Amino acid sequence: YIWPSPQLDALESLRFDTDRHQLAPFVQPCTFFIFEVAGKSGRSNAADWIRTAYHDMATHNNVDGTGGMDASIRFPEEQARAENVADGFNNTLRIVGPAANRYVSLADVLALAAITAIENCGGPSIPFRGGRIDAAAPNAPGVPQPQEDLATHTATFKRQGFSKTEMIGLVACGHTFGGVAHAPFPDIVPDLNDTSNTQSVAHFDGTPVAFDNSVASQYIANTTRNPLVVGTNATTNSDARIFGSDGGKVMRGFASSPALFASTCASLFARMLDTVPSGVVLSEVLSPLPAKPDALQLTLDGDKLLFAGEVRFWNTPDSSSRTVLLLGTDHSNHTFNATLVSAGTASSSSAGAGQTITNAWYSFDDPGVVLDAAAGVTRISFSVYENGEDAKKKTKGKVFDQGGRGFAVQDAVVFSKTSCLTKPNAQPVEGRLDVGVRTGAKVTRVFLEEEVKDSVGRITVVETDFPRPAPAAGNSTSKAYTIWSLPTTQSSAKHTVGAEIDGVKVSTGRVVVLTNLPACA
Ligand code: HEM
Repeated sequence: YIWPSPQLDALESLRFDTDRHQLAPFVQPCTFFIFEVAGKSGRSNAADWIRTAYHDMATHNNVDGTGGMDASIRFPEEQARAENVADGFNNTLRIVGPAANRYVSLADVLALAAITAIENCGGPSIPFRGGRIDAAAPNAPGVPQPQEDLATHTATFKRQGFSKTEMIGLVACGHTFGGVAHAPFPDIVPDLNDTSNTQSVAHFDGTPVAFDNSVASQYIANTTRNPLVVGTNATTNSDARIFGSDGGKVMRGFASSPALFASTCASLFARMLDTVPSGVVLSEVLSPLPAKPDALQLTLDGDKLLFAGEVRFWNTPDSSSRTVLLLGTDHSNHTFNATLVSAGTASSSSAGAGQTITNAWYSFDDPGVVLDAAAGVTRISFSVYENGEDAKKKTKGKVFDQGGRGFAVQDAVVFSKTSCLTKPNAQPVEGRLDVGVRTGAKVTRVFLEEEVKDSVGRITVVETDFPRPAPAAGNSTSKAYTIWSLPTTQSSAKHTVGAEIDGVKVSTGRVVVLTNLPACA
């Protein structure tokens, strides 16, 4: 896709900048279980997240198009059902829920959490599409339970869109993680009285926090201790019925080939996560952008514009002999450039199979590139010079410009440094937000944005309009920009500034923290 695209940019970040965002740290190490000491409870965040994604999807009905990955698992009504017994769903939502925002639905977060867990814990890289929509109400029940018979399970998976062979695969792929706990399933697992497994979890295979084919190889070798295969109560041995339903053919294939297991699971997991209610249109499969601007900020400072931000170069190790130039174009088609500073590297586990990718970050944020406000900036690109290439001669550098388009920068509506606190000592503080609106730009509205949850927990944006300044008010600090001001008070909500430019709504994306502003003169 072409940058900028606020939704795809946000999804791409959560998908690929795994070290910089909220999900991966909770599955590093894979034994991590936030509610107890890692490695002692028998449980893991990773297993909870994968089971949560399946149970959210498992309500899907491919005949009437209802259910699927839509975060309906967040409704207490769904969690109260016998088919959703145990606290894993609530645990998952508590950890990963805060990663949702106006661009990334909770359903997308649940899908990404499962992917992050699988990829980080030895699993294959899984194709990810974004754009899931959070349900407005609970779905019809439909998650399989261990006491149901094979015909019921086959019909349930068919309703979810999976054949009998795919059912065997998907259950094996899911049950390479975690196990069955005593508290929710006392009839399947006894109290194990084990201080290194305080929740008495009988694991599906010998490697419960790693993606591998041992769920299949131990089953085929008859050494499995999977409680849904060799449990003392035959009625609840659903994995035994499912794995044996084709005479063991699929499981034999998995047992003899870790690669087949990994590739089959990658495509089944992707299909599971892409199972959405009819009418929901998912994006293309996201790939990492080779160069991606991030957190761009323009600040009006009198007749100057301070331009700050960062850029990420995908799959690029650190190097002290690299020069990175920002190349910019202004409104008169003049160009400018600035040398960027290395902001270090970060790794991404999205390569799968326990591998990580190193990304190099470069910043231009202190004080930022100083531009003449009237000239402004319309687009940027980047030029990278490795070992000995001469940036000054502008030769040989590798250019990142999205196939000649450049990266478009919006300078029609920018934060103004004149923003200040009118009552710094009040509780809560009161301030005045000033925004510069570029002369000649077709700006019809400027508004403060606040992300709030609606009555069923979906994130929406509430907009508060800045009053349009009177033309003769004389409140313009420069010819290039006119100041629009909004008195506001600090609230706990995250505020950003948005505008309608040329009939299109855009957000500056910049988070305004009132308490960081200086007192008004
Ligand atoms: C007939 C189908 C299935 C049945 C009857 C079934 C049953 C169960 C049961 C009883 C548990 C124990 C839960 C607990 O103790 O909290 C469990 C755990 C789990 N299931 Fe399934 N399952 C099925 C299919 C799947 C599928 C398709 C996936 C994912 C693709 C999956 C992923 C998991 C995971 C990751 C756990 C471990 C949870 C943990 O340790 O916290 N299951 N399953």
